[in-house]
Amino acid sequence: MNSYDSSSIEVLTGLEPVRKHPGMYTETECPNHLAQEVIDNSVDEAIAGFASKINVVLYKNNSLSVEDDGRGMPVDIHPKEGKSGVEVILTKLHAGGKFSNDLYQFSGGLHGVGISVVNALSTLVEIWIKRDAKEHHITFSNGSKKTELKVTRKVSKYNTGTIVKFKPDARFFDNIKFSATKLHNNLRSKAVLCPDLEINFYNEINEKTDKWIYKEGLKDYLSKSLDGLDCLPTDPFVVNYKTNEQQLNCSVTWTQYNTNIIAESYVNLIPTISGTHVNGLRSGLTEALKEFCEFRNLIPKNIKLTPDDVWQKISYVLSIKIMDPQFSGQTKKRLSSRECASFVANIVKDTFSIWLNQHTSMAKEIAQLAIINAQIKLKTNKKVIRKKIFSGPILPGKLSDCISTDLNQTEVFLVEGDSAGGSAKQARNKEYQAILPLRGKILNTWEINSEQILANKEIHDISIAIGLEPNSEDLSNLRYGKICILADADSDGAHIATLICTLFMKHFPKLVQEGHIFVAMPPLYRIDAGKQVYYALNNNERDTIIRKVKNENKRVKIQVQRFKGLGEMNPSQLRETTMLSNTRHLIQLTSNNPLQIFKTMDMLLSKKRAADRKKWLEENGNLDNA
Ligand SMILES: Nc1ncnc2c1ncn2[C@@H]1O[C@H](COP(=O)(O)OP(=O)(O)OP(=O)(O)O)[C@@H](O)[C@H]1O
Repeated sequence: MNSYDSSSIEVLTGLEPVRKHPGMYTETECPNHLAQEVIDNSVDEAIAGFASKINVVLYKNNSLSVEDDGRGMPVDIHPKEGKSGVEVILTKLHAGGKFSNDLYQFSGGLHGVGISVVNALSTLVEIWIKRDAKEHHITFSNGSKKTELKVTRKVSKYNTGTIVKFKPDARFFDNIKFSATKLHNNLRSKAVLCPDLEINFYNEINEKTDKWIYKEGLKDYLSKSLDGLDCLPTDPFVVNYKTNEQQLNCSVTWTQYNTNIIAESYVNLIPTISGTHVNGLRSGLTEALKEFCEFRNLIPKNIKLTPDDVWQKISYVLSIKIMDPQFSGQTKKRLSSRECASFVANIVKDTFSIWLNQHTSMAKEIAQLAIINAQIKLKTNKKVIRKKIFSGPILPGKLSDCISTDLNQTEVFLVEGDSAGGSAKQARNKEYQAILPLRGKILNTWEINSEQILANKEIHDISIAIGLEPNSEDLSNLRYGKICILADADSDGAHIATLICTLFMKHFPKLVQEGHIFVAMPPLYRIDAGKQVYYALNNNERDTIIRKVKNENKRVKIQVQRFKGLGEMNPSQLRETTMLSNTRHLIQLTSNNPLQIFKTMDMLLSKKRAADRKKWLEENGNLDNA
């Protein structure tokens, strides 16, 4: 046995700890958080009043560069370390200029870790610094210095700034590609939150350029983002508060949907989705609204307004700037500074109270919205006690369950129609594939509260079969790893698939976020060419196959069969084309750009938007080439 003494205690130095446990310092799904670290440094220069422009380029080879016109990283020799400032910054953890508030008053950076993490997890980092009338250049590779700092050219004394270009190392990330959508949204939000800062983003992959300068800030942003949706108030309620020590900017409105379509919050421009600042906003709004209602006797006797009732349909953007924010962890997803809750709550309560009393008719509508939420909650609470639907595993009668319970394997197919359900039952692999046939079009649940959808039998069955209640955050009772929607390949089938997707997007969003929902793509055509059989998903694919076959052999006899529905395929065809994992087409439902998805779905499904739908169909009707 190895002896266990002091010599077995390892001390990790330099950037080793980051390379050993990257997950402690960054998000390892994709390198976007690294991009954020570099961008945040440039933004910190802008908040401090030294930079006015940031240029970001995403290159085809998956490197990223961030350029600012700030002061430039220090290049002189560090008095204690005996190396240039930039080298210390890049190679030492906890080296930074933001520990005191002298150089940067409000800054997103505070740990002195960010760019060292980028360096530790990149195969190459190149830095250009313009400072003191010279441009300097230094490079690093896998966390170590590769080339010395040297002066490359002379520049004007006023031309200052930093360019950081890095290529993340694939070994540390599940997916090495940057998400351009996330990057885009992140950059846009920085521009929103820092009025007058110009941000340019060039994506070399799709050759698209974006440029943002917001003069008006948050209010503008929220109403533009919600453009086309019914909001209350139409012009968002806005708070702008500023002292030398802290700033609060926030913009709030309510929509008729029971999800927070826009829920963005920032601390010193860092996206910090939860924590004491958000809690403060929640309680400030609730207290003001409650007071308003009590004063006017608006609340029915048996009802008590809770923050949840006020929060349910809200959309907001909240930005605070404070000195010394305390975050939990380097990814800064949660703010833990305690004094922030009361700071935000007090300011929001006071301003919202004044607003409510100045806009009484809109204020009463907002109050009504919250009261209805409270009433629905009361009703469903009663119903749950009576029915206790999830007390036992009484699965729906028409579900043909599978044997395995291993979520890595199991799949349930929600199949349109009993006859297709019958074929699917014969075609499936009983071990891990379950079938739940659905009758016809399920209810359009877009504008229905999650608490009420279980009254519909088909939806109740789906909910029981998958083992989850609507809006569950906790997926531990999920019964299948993949939930596959299987409808005919025609437009009617597409309608049914859309309705089922709506159900999951709206009422089981966690399942979509975690990638459990799939749409199966059954073929529309079978093409027999001599003894060969091909399947085509649509007209285009059919034509390509026919062309190819004819090119190879002119005399071959070609027969094309159009499937009218899934029920028309025999079980072996259905198995081969739609259910067998190595030959089928499954499309995963994702929620990368939730606001855009939400708006499109609203246009497609909202009762009030028939006119928008007609216009869309006129413009895009030929997308359905089946
Ligand atoms: N673009 C830049 N312009 C000027 N100085 C910079 C720039 N980028 C980084 N720095 C300097 O390098 C220091 C270290 O940056 P680093 O990203 O490692 O940590 P941080 O921003 O201080 O804190 P955090 O770890 O929370 O991001 C900063 O504090 C700042 O002094």
